[in-house]
Order: sequence, then C-alpha cells, then structure tokens
Amino acid sequence: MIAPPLTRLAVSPARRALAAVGQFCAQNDMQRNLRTCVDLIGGAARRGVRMLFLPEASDFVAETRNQPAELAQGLDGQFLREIQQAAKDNGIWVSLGIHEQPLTTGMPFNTNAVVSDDGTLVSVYRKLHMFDVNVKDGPRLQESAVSSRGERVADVVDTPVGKLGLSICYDLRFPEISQLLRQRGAQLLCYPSAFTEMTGAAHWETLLRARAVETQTYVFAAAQIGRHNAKRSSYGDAMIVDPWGVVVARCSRNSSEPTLAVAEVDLDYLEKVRREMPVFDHRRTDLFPDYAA
Ligand SMILES: O=C(O)CNC(=O)[C@H](CS)NC(=O)CCC(=O)C(=O)O
Repeated sequence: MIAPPLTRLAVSPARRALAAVGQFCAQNDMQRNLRTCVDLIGGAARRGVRMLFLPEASDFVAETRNQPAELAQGLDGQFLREIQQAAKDNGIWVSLGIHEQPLTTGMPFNTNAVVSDDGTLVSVYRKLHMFDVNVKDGPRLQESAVSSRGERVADVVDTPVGKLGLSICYDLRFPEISQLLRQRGAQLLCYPSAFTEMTGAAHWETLLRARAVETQTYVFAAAQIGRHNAKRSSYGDAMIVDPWGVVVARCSRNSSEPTLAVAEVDLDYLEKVRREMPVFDHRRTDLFPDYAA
C-alpha cells in the first residue's frame, strides 16, 4: 500500500487567526482515543479555530512492550484516515502525534502528522531524539527499544495560522532543532508531548517558554495528561506561548478530561517582537556555523 502523497500547499495565512492545543489522556483503546480526538476537532472548529494541535501518541499509549508494534498503523491506517475526514468535515487543520508503522519493516516511528482543512496529509515529521533515560525517583524509559528514530528535520509547513516547524516532546530539550526551524522561516513551533510527571514539573514550562523566547515564535504544546495505565502517567499542562514568552492559553491540570486551550496568533505582533529585538540578526554565525545551516 502506498502512503498518501505529501504535498506542499500554498497557503496565505491571515495576520490573525485562532489556534488551539488539546489535552487528554490516551490509553490503549484506539477507537476511544479516536473519538476523543474527533470530539476535540469538532469543539475547536465550533470555536472558530483554524488549526488544532493534539498530543504525542494521540492514537494510543501502550501498556505493554509489544503493543507499539502491534497497534501502530501505517500512514494509510484507519486512525489517521478518520482524523483526515474529521479535519475535512470541520474545515480545520490538525497536527497530531501518532505511532507510524514503516512501509517496510522496523519499529514504529513517533510521528507528528499535519492534516490540512481539506483532509490532505500535508507533512510528516518523525521524532529525532529518543527518550532513553533513567532518572532517580523519576522516569526510567527506553524509547529506542520500541520506536525507530527519524533522520531528518521536516520542511516548515505553510498553514493558515503561519509557517509551522515540527518537533515532538523530548525534542524540546534540543534547541538546535528549533533554531534550524526558525532559520527555515518558522513562525510557529509545535511540541506534541507526553511529558512525565516528574520532568514536567521540573522543566516543561521553562523549556517551552525558552524556545518561544529564543526563536521568537508561537509555541504550541499539546499534552497528554493523567494516568494511562498502571505504569505510565503524564504531566499535562498543554499550553500556547507567544513570541515574547507569555503563556497566552493553557489547559487545567485539575482534570484528565479532554480539554482545549485557544489563543489568537498575531503575526504582526510576532514581527514587532522580532523587529524590536532582532536576535536572529545578532547571531555570531561566524563562530557557530552549524546554526546557520
Ligand atoms: O510512548 C509513547 O506512546 C509516547 N511517547 C512518549 O511518551 C515519549 C517517549 S517515551 N515521551 C517523552 O518523550 C517524554 C519526554 C519527557 O518527559 C522529558 O523530556 O522530560
């Protein structure tokens, strides 16, 4: 089976448009997770949102070591197809995290898929950095044992809210990818996530706001929240950060029920921030040539 074509559409963004992040608790029931995503898509569209960001692993959070390989679908799978249909039915763009079964063999990729408002799969980014950690009194996870790692930074995507750079969760800790995306024209960055409770409490907001301030972009951080199974729970705190580093919308951490946080993206404001403090022009690319790629 051939994956749907990845096309780049010429989209002229509005100077101001609404965008949203979603927060929910995926488990290993894909049909239930799908209904949650479709409900969030419908809810966002009813609020006038042009693009919705959903969390990492929106298709499922595995309970056992074998489940990622058992449950993961290809890019032509039912889960993504239904998301594409919902995007089209509701006339809204969607970015979401899924496990992507490769066309050939191998473990699934941890993928951020972007769907346009006519249901086209516009871009696919595969997580570059594997969360292989062993933190005392914190997470012990070996993502590379169940996921294949991506090998390239995705092109910036033209969306109706602005030019979007794609990352996922743990990628947030590696500023070089956000710098490269900004270099390539990103006005928005997204980090669909499932941060652990302990590292989320320690670092989540700080890292998101740092990336927004450094790159002078809007940051969309959709997040998993709550208890997925006996072994896994996520921190939540889905939020939207503006290019000055202000958290302009966030989901409550008081409940694991599906929720949205909505904010306006204002590209004139973004340009004002960049004009007044042109950090990108002040970079010493003579000394740090890798960042000028
Ligand atoms: O496994 C899945 O189904 C979904 N993927 C995840 O939950 C991933 C890999 S284990 N989690 C993270 O990257 C957490 C990063 C984090 O918490 C940090 O950087 O502190």
